[in-house]
Amino acid sequence: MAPKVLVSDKLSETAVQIFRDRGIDVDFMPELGKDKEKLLSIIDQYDGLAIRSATKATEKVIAAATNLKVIGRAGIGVDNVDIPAASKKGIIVMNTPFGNMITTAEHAIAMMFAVARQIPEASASTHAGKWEKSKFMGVELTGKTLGVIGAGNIGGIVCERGVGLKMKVIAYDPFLSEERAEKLNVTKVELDELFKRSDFITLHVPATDKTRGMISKENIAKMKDGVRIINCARGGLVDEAALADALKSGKVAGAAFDVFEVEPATDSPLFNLPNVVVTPHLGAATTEAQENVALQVAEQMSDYLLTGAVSNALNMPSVTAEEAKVMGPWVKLSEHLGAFIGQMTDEAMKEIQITYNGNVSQMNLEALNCAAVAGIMKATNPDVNMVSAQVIAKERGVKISTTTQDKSGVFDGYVKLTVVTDKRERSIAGTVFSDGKPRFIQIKGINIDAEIGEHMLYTTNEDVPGIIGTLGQTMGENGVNIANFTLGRSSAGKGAIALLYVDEPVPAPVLKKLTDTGMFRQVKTLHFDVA
Ligand SMILES: NC(=O)C1=CN([C@@H]2O[C@H](COP(=O)(O)OP(=O)(O)OC[C@H]3O[C@@H](n4cnc5c(N)ncnc54)[C@H](O)[C@@H]3O)[C@@H](O)[C@H]2O)C=CC1
Ligand SMILES: O=C(O)CCC(=O)C(=O)O
Repeated sequence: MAPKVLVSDKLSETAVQIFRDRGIDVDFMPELGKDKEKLLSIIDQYDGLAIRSATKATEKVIAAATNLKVIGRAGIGVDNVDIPAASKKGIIVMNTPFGNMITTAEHAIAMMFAVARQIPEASASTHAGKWEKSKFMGVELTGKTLGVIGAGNIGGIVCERGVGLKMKVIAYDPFLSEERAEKLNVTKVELDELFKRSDFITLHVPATDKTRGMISKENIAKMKDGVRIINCARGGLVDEAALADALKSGKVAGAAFDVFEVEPATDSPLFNLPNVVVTPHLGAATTEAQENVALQVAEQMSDYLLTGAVSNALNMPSVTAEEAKVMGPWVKLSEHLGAFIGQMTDEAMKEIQITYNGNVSQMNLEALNCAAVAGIMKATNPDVNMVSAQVIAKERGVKISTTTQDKSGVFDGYVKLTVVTDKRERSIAGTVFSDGKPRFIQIKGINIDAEIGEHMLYTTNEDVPGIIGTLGQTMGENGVNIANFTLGRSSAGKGAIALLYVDEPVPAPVLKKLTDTGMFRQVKTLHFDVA
């Protein structure tokens, strides 16, 4: 059955067409962004949800979304999506980080011009037939200092445009390297220095615990008299009441805001103050940007739903379609290794160690980690997937560590998974043969070569005669067909293991018969998702 996607915000029709062209069933219901109850009542029908900012993908919506696999945000900010709730439920959240960045940077520049020359008020006055030529005295941008807070994708473009306007551009961003600052032609400064030196301050940071309220009463006091402030990033970065006071006192000469603490903003302390330019979150509102983000989100969501390729996900490493093809067998192997460990381990895990040896260590290890941990966690929670596994493991206090090694031994590459509990360490290693089939090659340090089947039987015993006969005879007498039989031992007369690939699960009475022989230390049926 074709995957089904709901578009619940005003996305360009391009998105709908792309979903259809890719063979995805799509319902275009932009009114649902404002109708929470309706969204809640139908969301369980969909594999994908495509949104802009009106739809709020809250914990409640996510809990009701029993089939949802991906939420695609046609835009950048994902503050309308409960990412931890989505991750825990195994839902990928992706955005389109580049599709509207130029448009938004241009809006910030337009807002800077508008506030420098009081264009909206002058326009309204002229429309009213007043011709107030002397009222609207502006300031030049050339030679002024532009302080950019947050020099990421949008802030970086604003820096370049500012330099192009012959402004002196300074930037504060803890993650801005000296090299990037040099490339952008800007001076990297600390925040207080930016406050002290800037004639215009423009914000381009996400809303986080660190950035919320960063333009506070105290910080406004550190700014140059007559500064102008532009916010086209997120509401809540600026204390609107404090800014309104500073505008009234003349400390701040003007402000231009596209985003507000509460949206849709029907009221704000900034409304109706002179020389405050406001727009209703229009940063991304150009034909070009809306085409870009609609196209990107539809392609990304289709790729994921149809091929498993992941791009621009906020809660999962990216995997290209090409990588998904090459890595497919290794992802499966990692899942199987995890499934073995998960099914064998009854006690609380403290640590998961993953070693990548040889050629596999060059692959996208984040994706393989997700698969291995998902394999482990599925043993106790079948709903876990590659997105949610690490979140759930970490929530349970399990430490995850990875090591890469150069090729050693006979295999071109292998993955080894070790789990540490209070009682013991348990490990298994596997590889992918040239036929693309994953194999187990070592359990508990004992070398084997085991094909992996849906149903398997694992036994441990002392290396004594009669084990193979007992296993074969018991299976035969009880009508369990053996597809493959693998044995291994640490050394003659010491610990030994057997892995049987059987055509159906070994029934409990048969397991009991084996245990009752007293020949086995451990008898365990295993299941692997080989589909
Ligand atoms: N008005 C609108 O319609 C739109 C608004 N946005 C918003 O614009 C903002 C910027 O977006 P992008 O440039 O795409 O994001 P980005 O992730 O490329 O850049 C954000 C930058 O902020 C920096 N940063 C993070 N914490 C910081 C802190 N405490 N102090 C200083 N810098 C800090 C990061 O290091 C990063 O370089 C976001 O809030 C986004 O939601 C994006 C698109 C449209
Ligand atoms: O979709 C929109 O209009 C808002 C864009 C935005 O804020 C974003 O992409 O972060």
